[in-house]
Amino acid sequence: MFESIEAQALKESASAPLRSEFLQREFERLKTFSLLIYVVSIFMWLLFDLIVSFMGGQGFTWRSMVFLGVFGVLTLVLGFTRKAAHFDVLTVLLVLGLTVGVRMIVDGLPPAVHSSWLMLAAASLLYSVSVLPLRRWAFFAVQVVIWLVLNPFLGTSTEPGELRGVLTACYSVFLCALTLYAFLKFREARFSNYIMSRLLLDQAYNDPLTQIPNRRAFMTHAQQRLQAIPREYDHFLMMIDIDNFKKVNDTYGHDIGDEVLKRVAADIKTVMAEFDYARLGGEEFAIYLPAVRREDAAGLATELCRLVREQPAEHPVTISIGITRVEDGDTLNQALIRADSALYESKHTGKDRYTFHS
Ligand SMILES: Nc1nc2c(ncn2[C@@H]2O[C@H](COP(=O)(O)OP(=O)(O)OP(=O)(O)O)[C@@H](O)[C@H]2O)c(=O)[nH]1
Repeated sequence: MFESIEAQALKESASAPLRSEFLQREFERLKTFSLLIYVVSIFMWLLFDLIVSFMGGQGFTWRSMVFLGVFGVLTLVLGFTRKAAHFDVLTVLLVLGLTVGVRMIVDGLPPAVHSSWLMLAAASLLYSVSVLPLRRWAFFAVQVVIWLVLNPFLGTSTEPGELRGVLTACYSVFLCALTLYAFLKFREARFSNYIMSRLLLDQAYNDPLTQIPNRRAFMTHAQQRLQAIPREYDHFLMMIDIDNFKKVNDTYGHDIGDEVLKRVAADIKTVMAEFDYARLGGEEFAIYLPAVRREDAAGLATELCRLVREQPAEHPVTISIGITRVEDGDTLNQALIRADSALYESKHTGKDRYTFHS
């Protein structure tokens, strides 16, 4: 049961924009790790070059310095890279540089060992790159570059028909398939986790009926705003309640009541777009207004009452609003209690109005 719900949720949510968002988040999360992979790969390349240069008697030439310079620049660029798409290009370039570098070093070794070292380099690079947060095209491009430049049959004494050649070919295919499969599988698993945690957060912090934030989201956000001290401007808290809502339910039924709730939530969203708003429960809503003047709060309340009242709807309603200034040292609950008592005042002086707590 759970598995089929999960599969359905994944199917419905796995859109292209969400995939790009996931890749961007993955890149941001794994950027330091990616830098580490870059540095370790370059270090391994340098170690190989130094061993072959000094123990192998080839000498450490200016070419090695050029390669090191290019790798250093690419690593530095990664440090400043913010977009996942740029990281893909950077990685393909680094792999191209590393493979060409390896090929040049290997060419200086005795021909009998060429293909073994090329295979070893290809395996190390493929494993390292398969753990990076790359897009599919970039990983495929890396595979192509590696098998083109480090091809163990190209420019070596290994023949495809010989025993060594057959073994090399089998291992190449195995390596290619294994890294490709691991890359795609892990990527898919991480994507599923991402979607599931997003859905979970969405349900925990959003009201399913009105699709606006719920009480939990409001308490979290408003608490953060309330704690921002010193305050440059005043903060206000509004509580909103639909007038005679029980009558709407009793007369037209709960479905119409739900439609009214959605409509009022949409009006709140329109007028209060730049503030933290939420459905607290039932037909009650709250809004936290940081850095506004008293007249701004009054203007917004007037505008919201008007919009709800004049909404061309089959079942028109009005709302009442209670407003309080958030004092220094207030807890959120204290401010909510004062806004609620101002709301009570609005209800008892005729409804369809706002009242400031005095
Ligand atoms: N349709 C619907 N009704 C709800 C929901 N949550 C709470 N209610 C109803 O909201 C109504 C709240 O009514 P009351 O609190 O008595 O207030 P009222 O009729 O709005 O009267 P005043 O507040 O004095 O204007 C009750 O009938 C609840 O059943 C919901 O999610 N959907």
